[in-house]
Amino acid sequence: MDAEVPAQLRRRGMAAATSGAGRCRLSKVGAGRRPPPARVRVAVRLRPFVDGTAGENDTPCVRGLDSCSLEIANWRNHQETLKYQFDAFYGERSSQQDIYAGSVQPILRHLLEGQNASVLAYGPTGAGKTHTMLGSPEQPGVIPRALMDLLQLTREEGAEGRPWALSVTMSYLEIYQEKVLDLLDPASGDLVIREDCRGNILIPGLTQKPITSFADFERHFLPASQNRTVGATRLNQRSSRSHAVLLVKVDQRERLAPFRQREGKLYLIDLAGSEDNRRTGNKGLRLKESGAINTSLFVLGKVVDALNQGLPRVPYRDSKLTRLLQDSLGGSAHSILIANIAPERRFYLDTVSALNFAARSKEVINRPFTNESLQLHEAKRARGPEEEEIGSPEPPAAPASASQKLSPLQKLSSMDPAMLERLLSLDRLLGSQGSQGTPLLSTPRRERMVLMKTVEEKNLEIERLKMKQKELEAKVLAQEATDPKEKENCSPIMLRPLGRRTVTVAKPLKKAVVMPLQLIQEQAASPNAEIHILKRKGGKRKLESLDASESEEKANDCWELQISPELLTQGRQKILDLLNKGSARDLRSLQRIGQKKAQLIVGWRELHGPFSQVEDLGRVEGMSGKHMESFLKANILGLAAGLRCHPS
Ligand SMILES: Nc1ncnc2c1ncn2[C@@H]1O[C@H](COP(=O)(O)OP(=O)(O)OP(=O)(O)O)[C@@H](O)[C@H]1O
Repeated sequence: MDAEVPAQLRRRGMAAATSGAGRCRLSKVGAGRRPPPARVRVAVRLRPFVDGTAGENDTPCVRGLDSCSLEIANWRNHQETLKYQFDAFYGERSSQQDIYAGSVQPILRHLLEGQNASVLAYGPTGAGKTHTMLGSPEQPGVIPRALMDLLQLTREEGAEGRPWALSVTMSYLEIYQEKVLDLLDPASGDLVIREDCRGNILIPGLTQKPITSFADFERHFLPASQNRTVGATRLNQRSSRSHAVLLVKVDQRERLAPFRQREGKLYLIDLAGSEDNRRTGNKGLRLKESGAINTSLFVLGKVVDALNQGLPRVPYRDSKLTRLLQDSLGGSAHSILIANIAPERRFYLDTVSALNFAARSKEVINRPFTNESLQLHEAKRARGPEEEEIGSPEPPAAPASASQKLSPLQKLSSMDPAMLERLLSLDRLLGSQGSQGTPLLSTPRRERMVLMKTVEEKNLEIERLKMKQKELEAKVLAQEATDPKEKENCSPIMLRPLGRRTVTVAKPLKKAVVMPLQLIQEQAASPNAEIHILKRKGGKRKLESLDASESEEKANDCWELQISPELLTQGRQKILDLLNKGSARDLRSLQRIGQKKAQLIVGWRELHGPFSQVEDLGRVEGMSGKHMESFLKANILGLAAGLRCHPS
C-alpha cells in the first residue's frame, strides 16, 4: 500500500464515498442462522495504462472476454491465448464503484450477522492494489467506501429503540518480515497472534480505536499511514514490502434479555507486491523481505486452494498473515481476493504469475490474436464510427462482454532476450510441474497425483538415459586413456577426500581422463591414496605437491571430470534423494545449506513437487549461480569421496 494517504481524502474522499455509499443496499438479515461454508471468491482487476506508461503503439498483453473471464497472449505460441475464468473480471474501464458494488459491498452485511469477512488485494507492485483498496480523493477505493457504508449501517441498526446496540472499532497493523506491528502504536513492537477457546483469533495488546463517524476513522487512519511512510522512506520501498491490514470490528449487544452478544470482523488488506527474486536480483535485506513476502503469499495461495478444494487440512499456521486470517478465511467467513494486474508488456510475466495464483481454471484457446486484431480494425473501418457505438451495448464502466469487440493484444514476438530468458525459466518451472501450463496449485487433488506420477516417471527415464550416456563416455575415455600414445601425456586422475592435508596436484587437463572403473575400485580400497592430477608447465606435464586448499582451487574448473561417472551419478542421486525426501534438518547436513535455505528448499518442494535433478536447486530462492556451483562441488565431491571409501 502506498503509505501516503492523500490529504484531500478527508473531505473529497468522504463526499465521493458517500455518493457510492449513500445508495447502500445493505441490510441486516438472517441473524442467528447458520450459514453454509463459504469459499474464497476471486476477482481480477485490470488497470488501464497509466500516464506515460503506454508507448505509441502499445496495446495490452491481456484483455477481458466477459464479466468473468479474460485472455492473455501465450508467448509460446502466438496462435494461442490462455483463457482464465474467475468469479468476476473488471476491465480497464471499470470504476471504483463497480469493484466495490460488485465484489465487496455484498459481503459487508454478514458482519452484522456476527460473521467475519475479508478483502485482500493481491498483485505485483504497481498493478493497482493501493488504488483498489484506498484510491484517491477523486476515486475513493474499497476502504473509504466500506467504512462509510458500515458506519452508516451500524448507526441505523443500533439506533435507540432497535433491539441491538452496535459499536465499531478499528485497528491498523502491518506484517513486515513475519512481524506483526501496530501502526496505531508503532512503539509496541512485534505482537503475538493467539487463538481463544472458541477459535477466535486475537492479538493481545493491539490498539483498538472506537469510531462512530468517518471523521473518527480518518483521525486514526491518516497518522497511522504516515507511520508507514516514515518506514518506507528509511527502508526503501518498505510500504510495498509489508502487508497492510485494516481491521474493523462490529460489536453488537442485545438491549433486552437474553442480552446476547455478537462480533463481526472485517479485514481490509493491501498485500505486499508479489515478486520473483531471480528476476529482481534482490540481495541482503531486500532478499530477506522478499523471502518473507513470498513465503506468506505462497502460504496464502495454499490456504485459498485448500479452502476452495475442501481439503481437510488448511495450513493457516504456516505464516503470520494466514494465521491472523484463520477465523476470517473459510468456515463461515466471506472473503474476496482481488488480483490486480497491469496491461503493459513489461509486466507480462508478473501478470501470468498473478493470474496463475488466482486462477481456478485455465484453458488454451486457438485464437490468432494478431490476425483478429487486424480483422477488428478492418471491420471497424468498414462499419464506421456510428455503427461501432451501436455495436457496443455495454456501458463504458462495465466489464468486457463476449459480444464486445476485443482490443488487440500485445505482440510478444519482439520480446527482449532478458524477458525471453525469464519466460523460459517460468516455462521450465511449469514444465517440471508436469502441468502443461496448468497451475498445479489449482489442480484437483487426484489430477495432481497423476501429474506428479507422470513427472516422476519421466524424470526417472531421463536419469536412466543420463547414466547410460555417462557410462558410454566413460568407456570411450577409458579406451583413450589406455592408448599407448595418450599414456605418454596422461596419467590417471585420482580423487581423495577433501580433508587430506598433502596432495599431489597438477593443473586440470583440457581433455578429461577418466580411470577405468576397475582401477578406481582398486584405489578406493586404499583410503590413503593421494590425488594425482597432471599439471602442464613449460609445455611439459609434471607432478607437483600442493596443500589441500590449493589443490581445491586448481581443480576448480573441472572437478566433475575428476570423479568417475559412476561415483558422480551416485553422489548426485544421494543429494537428489536428500533434496526430495529430507526434512529441513536433514537438508542442513548438506554443505552450504543453512537453516533458511533448508526451509526454502522444503517450501519449494511443497509448491513444485520433487526436484528432477540436482540443478533444479538453482530455482530455489537465494541459490545464485555461484552458490549452486560451490554447493554442487562441495557436496558431490564430499559424497563421492564418502562413497568411494564406503561403497554401498
Ligand atoms: N484502475 C486504475 N485506474 C487509474 N489509475 C490506476 C488504476 N490502478 C492503478 N492506477 C495507478 O497506477 C499507479 C500504481 O498503482 P498502485 O500504487 O495502486 O499500485 P500497487 O499495486 O499498490 O503498488 P505497490 O505494491 O508498489 O504499492 C498509481 O499511480 C495509481 O494511481
